[in-house]
Amino acid sequence: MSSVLRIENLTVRYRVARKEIHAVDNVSLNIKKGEFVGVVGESGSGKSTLAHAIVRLLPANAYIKSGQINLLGYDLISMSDEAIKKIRWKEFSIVFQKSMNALSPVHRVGGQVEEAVRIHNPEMSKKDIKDRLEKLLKMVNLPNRVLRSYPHELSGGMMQRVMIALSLVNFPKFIILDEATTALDVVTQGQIIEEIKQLVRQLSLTGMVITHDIGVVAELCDKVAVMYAGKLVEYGTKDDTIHNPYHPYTKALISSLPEFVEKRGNLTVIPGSLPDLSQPPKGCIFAPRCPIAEKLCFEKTPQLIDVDSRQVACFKAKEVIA
Ligand SMILES: Nc1ncnc2c1ncn2[C@@H]1O[C@H](COP(=O)(O)OP(=O)(O)OP(=O)(O)O)[C@@H](O)[C@H]1O
Repeated sequence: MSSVLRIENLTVRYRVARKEIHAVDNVSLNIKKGEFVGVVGESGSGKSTLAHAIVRLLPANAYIKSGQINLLGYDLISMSDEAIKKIRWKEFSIVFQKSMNALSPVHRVGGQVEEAVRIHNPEMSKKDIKDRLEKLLKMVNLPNRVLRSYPHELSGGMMQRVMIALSLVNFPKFIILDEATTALDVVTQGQIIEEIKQLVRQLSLTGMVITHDIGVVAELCDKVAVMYAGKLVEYGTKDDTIHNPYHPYTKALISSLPEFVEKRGNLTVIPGSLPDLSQPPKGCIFAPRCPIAEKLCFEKTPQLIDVDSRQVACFKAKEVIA
């Protein structure tokens, strides 16, 4: 399978006062055509920073220190802002948790989304834009009348569906869903995930799903990338990673989730907290919280290496397996 997204040794930092936050540190990740990859990890692990770096929407105090991002053959790091603007929403899209905040409350939804489509497709007629929007709205189970509504007249689920439809209006090949269903109730979330699954199939999408919710990964993704404190610590198929984790952090993360612990009695919390990312510790970043860390782990940084059919950054991965 050909590669759609190839990230190599990506390092992203934020400048805050006199400090530098090591938000994404030396991350390499390869997503092949047709794959949907879930990026998981506790709050502050760098998931959103990674997503924003890919689509080149990092805030002003962030900078890409090093690395490569190749998406669909585009070298995203060296491209100018102007060049990126031409392909964002056409070749790739992103849907945020509160994408709907992007819409003005005083104008009808239809006019605003039509305008967004027209910017990228000046050659398209009004009728063609309307037809395309209506087709996509149907795919996310929305009636055409939402186009005549004002944003406040729509529920959170309806607005998120509008934004998903809008993100797909130019038929991009790659999509990032950044906590796109997080703020919704469980029923609506389940419906939207089902709709996204259909869209992925019908539009042959490749993508990345940033989420706190392993349940979303279980429903939507083929592979899982586990991040901890800016590092990618494990990357493998969904079944391998969720049901048979090799990295002690993945193991701890899964054991802290009620939906994946059969007997509630085994539910555990991960002791300690994320390190200070302005001064990351030497050695393995997880070592201070790791139940099986030994001297080497506090001295040397483990690289992401192939172990069986997945990648793991841990000197003791084999012991976790045993
Ligand atoms: N604009 C910013 N300025 C400074 N530091 C930031 C900024 N955005 C994020 N960070 C820091 O970068 C690190 C990674 O944050 P990021 O939001 O990427 O993690 P995350 O895994 O997406 O977390 P969450 O799940 O809570 O969204 C954290 O230490 C965070 O505090």
